[in-house]
Amino acid sequence: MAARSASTGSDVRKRLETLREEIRRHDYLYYVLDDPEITDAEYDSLFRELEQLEQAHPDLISSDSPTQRVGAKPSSAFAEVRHEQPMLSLGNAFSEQELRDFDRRVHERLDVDQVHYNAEPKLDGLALSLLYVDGELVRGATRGDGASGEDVTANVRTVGPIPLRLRGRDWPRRLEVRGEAYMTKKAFIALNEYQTQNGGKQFANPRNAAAGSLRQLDPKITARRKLAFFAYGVGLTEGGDLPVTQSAMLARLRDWGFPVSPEIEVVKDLDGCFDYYRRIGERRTALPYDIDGIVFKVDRFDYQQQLGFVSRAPRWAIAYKYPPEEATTRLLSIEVQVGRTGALTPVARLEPVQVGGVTVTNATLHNQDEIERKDVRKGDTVIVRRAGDVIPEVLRVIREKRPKGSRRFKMPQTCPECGSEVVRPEGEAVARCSGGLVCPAQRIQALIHFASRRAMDIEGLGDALIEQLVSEDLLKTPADIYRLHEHREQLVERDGWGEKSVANLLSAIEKSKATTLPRFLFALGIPEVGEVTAADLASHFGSLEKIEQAAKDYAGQLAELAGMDLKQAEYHRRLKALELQQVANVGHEIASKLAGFFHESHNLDVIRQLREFGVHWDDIEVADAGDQPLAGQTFVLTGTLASMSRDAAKEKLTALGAKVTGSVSKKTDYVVAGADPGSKRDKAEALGVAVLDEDAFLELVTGKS
Ligand SMILES: NC(=O)c1ccc[n+]([C@@H]2O[C@H](COP(=O)([O-])OP(=O)(O)OC[C@H]3O[C@@H](n4cnc5c(N)ncnc54)[C@H](O)[C@@H]3O)[C@@H](O)[C@H]2O)c1
Ligand SMILES: [Zn+2]
Repeated sequence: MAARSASTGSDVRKRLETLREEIRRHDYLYYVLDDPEITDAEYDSLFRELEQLEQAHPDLISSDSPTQRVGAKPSSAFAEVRHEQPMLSLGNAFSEQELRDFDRRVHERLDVDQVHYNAEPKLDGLALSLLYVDGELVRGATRGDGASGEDVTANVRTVGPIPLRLRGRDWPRRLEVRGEAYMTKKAFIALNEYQTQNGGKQFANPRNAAAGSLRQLDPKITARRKLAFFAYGVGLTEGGDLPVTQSAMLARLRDWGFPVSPEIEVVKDLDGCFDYYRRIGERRTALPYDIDGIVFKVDRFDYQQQLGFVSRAPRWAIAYKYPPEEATTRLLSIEVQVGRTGALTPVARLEPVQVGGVTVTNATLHNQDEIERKDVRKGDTVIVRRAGDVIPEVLRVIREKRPKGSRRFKMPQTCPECGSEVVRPEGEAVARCSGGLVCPAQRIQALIHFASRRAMDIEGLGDALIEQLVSEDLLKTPADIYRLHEHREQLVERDGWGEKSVANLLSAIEKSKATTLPRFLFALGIPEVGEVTAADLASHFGSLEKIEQAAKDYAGQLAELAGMDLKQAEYHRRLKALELQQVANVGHEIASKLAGFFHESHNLDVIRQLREFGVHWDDIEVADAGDQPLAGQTFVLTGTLASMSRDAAKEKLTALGAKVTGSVSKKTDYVVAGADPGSKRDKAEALGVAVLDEDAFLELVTGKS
């Protein structure tokens, strides 16, 4: 028995030492470097374990234990400021019971029946002490280890919401205001974006960003960082008549020109505390700044005085924490999901972890760019965030814990669902499966769209029926619709069906075979190709073959341009000159979607089958090439025309059937040279291509001679 307790004793001692070591290390990372390695919740649970162990073994408490002090020693990069009144931390409550216990202790110690609390959101920033002498800001300091902090006066002066001079008159001669400097969620995102673009380090969260910004050696940097501030109390005061409650003090601070949280309320009892906690909790994700809990403070200052404080926190206040929105876990693998519209989304499979009150096993990684920016890899230890009802996401990687030999993630080149090519148009974040007509992930969406009224208009083939027929394996691609008659018997036997309804459906399907080119094109569900674009394409090209050809050409021409090492502007000019972009309202975005769709042979197979099953339409008469005076002629425009812009000239030429391209070759028929024509004209002459001056050009397009 004696032996056993001795060994337990040494175990406890060991655990205490490990915990203290660990916590000191995390304090240093958090308070000094502003670069934490673990989430606050994990830190809190280490801290809690230490507190509980010390409570059970009070004889083992040492004065240098993290439980006996606040924060960390100030950094030597700044002058030291001794706080005339210590800046304390706050006790925590993590459960209803702990808040009840707090309230009970307060009542017992004060021996009164009613205690009002001032309820304040606990902003996640860093505490500042601001000293005003004769109404003038003379010093700003961080909390540091509570006894002394860092002199950050020059930086504090750049923080817009902090008054340099107090308003009114009735302030004490010396006044120390305390409050929280913080960064809004918006400013935080903007800062990290700025850091990415300028190769700076990413901040883990708004708190670390705010702390890192205030603890800058160059105040100009602080000034750029858009810090905000809420005052929440006073420290030292000399002279003046001061309010006797926390709530009245805050009102006074507001009169003197300090921003004070608009959410603050006085609650009458414990129930009021719970109610306030719940109400703010519901709005937590919508607030413009991060909060990690509610601070309840005994409102009357005389009560506060009676209650006093323990080693690191006052007895008259408590921080009632919300469930953490972040947690650390391991990323088991990265899978790629294909959405109903063909968008590929990388998803992280995680070791199950509790976040925001639920178990999380998956988190979105958004897209390739995001994965690259965060450099997320299989096997990484990651921090996951889940705020409110938002989909959990991987926030960042803990690099220190990366296993050896890990590899960067690459998006697959073919769709994991159907094997079609994956395309990611230039300038877009989303990679897509191009197998719109065959991809199982896109199947239901594609079929619903295909059969819809404005597309193939198949009466009776609605959303619900399509979903059922897909689940019964009767439909995979739109072509299967025209094979449904082969399954007539199976259809008749379906619940609630009969000869009549099947006959109706099959006849609607039969009827849909006679369609129009614009409808058919629209029905294919090519991304970005709506009814209007489909109609424009149809009237420009006249037939599906020509559209298909132009789309395929576009992909080839694109590759060619990409290989030419052109200047941005020239590249875009040439891009615009490509045939497909001559169609009204078709720009690069739509053109590249068309190219992707028609490049995918799976899609072409389905179109071929549809036609074999009898889907048909009449080609459209395009103003016959022969009727157009400049049909088949290729023009290049160069130099400046006095009478019209280059775009207008191009429009005139295309209206007459000409093709306008960007570069001169042997195939060019005419070069139109305005003022300062440059090398194109020389090249035309070298190749023996006819050169028209502006007059000759005008004659040609206006038909006057
Ligand atoms: N992730 C890590 O590695 C790591 C390391 C150290 C500390 N931490 C985090 O920091 C916390 C401990 O830091 P702490 O000692 O600053 O305690 P705290 O942040 O839990 O509470 C005290 C602080 O709350 C702030 N506060 C916000 N609103 C307030 C209000 N209305 N009234 C009074 N104070 C208000 C003040 O800055 C005050 O100093 C831990 O709970 C942990 O979450 C994390
Ligand atoms: Zn696919």
